[in-house]
Amino acid sequence: MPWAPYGDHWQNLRRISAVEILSSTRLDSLAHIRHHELQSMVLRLFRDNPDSMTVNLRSEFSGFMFNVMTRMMGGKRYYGSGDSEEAKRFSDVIADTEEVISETRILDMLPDLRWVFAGKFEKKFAAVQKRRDDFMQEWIDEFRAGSCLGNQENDKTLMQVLLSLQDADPDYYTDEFIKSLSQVHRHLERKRLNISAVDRRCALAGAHCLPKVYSGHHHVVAVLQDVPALLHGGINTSVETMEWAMSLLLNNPLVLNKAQAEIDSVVGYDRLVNETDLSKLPYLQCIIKETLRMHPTAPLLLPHESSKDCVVGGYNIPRGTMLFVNVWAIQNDPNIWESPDMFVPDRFEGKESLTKMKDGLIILPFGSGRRRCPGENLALRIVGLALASLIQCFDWEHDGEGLVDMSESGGFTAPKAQPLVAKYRTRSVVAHHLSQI
Ligand code: HEM
Repeated sequence: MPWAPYGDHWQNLRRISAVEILSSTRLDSLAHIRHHELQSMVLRLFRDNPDSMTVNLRSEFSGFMFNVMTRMMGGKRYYGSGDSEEAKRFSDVIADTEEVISETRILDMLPDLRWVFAGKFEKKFAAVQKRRDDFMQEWIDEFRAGSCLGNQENDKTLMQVLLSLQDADPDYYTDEFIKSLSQVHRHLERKRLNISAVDRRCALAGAHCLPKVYSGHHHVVAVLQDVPALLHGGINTSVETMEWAMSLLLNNPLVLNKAQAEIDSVVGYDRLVNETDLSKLPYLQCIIKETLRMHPTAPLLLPHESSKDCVVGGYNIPRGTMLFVNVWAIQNDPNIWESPDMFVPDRFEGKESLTKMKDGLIILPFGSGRRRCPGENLALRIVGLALASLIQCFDWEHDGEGLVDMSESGGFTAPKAQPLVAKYRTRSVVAHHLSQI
């Protein structure tokens, strides 16, 4: 089969990631990885903690999330398994890629600067891309040599699934195709935004929504558009959400106590919470929704492009215009939300999923439509499991005077400016169970 055009290629990658790695069936079959990683984090905190300790939760969440993703994708566990050279190379490549992504987005926001910096930036981008490429090729070669973990049929990592597809159709599922699933792509096609959906959101939100849809004309030359693929899409967004949620809980101990009481009554003290418990923890779900409302980790989503001329809230938008949807402003709009700057998980009580919100409330931290985040299901499982486990096993408080500093740092995503450092103490009611694991 000839190489597909880029648009089809990306659609196909998206379909494969949706079906093969992010579908509910696949996520269920890989639940043991998430459970194992979570248990490792909890036990590490427990064993390090004879009485009361402080912990940098950002680095705990990052290590946990990296291991979950690299194990699900490639059967690799880098964090907590000694400081291997491979782990260091991996984390350097990821960090450099993050930097390049941020720079691309700054250039997207300030298009005139592209003409000044495009050449220099392109070189840097190509160098990082090459390092990522080499790294992924090593993964593929290792799998071919059969030296990676996880060979059960029902326990297949994404890499194994892709290599099986390659066996069946080697001309289409080339190594390049496989590597691109976990790569950052450079391409000249903007995401096609379903304008009628934006129109509908604007209509729902009323005229005040308009300044929340920004536009900037699309310059084809020198536009470096990246798409965060699985590793990038998944790790930082989830880590930032966990960190915001724990910070909000430390600043709101009554909410934290209520969540702990819910977990105690559903799970008890003789086992650790697991993913199947999450649907029975509605208050925890409200906490996650309220966190994503106040701190969506992609506050402007990803850049989209109008596929035809259209009118959004009375503004003429020509075909090919880059559009940003300011989700943060929509989700924190005082015309829609009562006291939007207050952390009130109870406002979501009785409201089901994020997609089924009614009453004129608009919340879309995972985007909307065809290009909605394909990792939402995984993210909600991971964030829910991590928060529930930490709340079940430990008592938490802020390490320092007053409230946790909630300032955001700059950039395209909106992480906390300062990593969250918290004090914790193992709960006596679960200590016995933890000591038996
Ligand atoms: C709390 C965690 C997460 C949040 C808040 C989040 C949010 C988002 C948002 C807002 C978008 C852009 C949607 C748009 O522009 O319409 C997106 C895209 C994406 N996300 Fe997530 N995400 C999260 C976790 C994950 C996870 C765990 C994965 C995968 C393992 C993932 C994979 C992706 C991918 C591949 C895209 C690009 C989709 C496309 O371009 O078609 N995300 N995410």
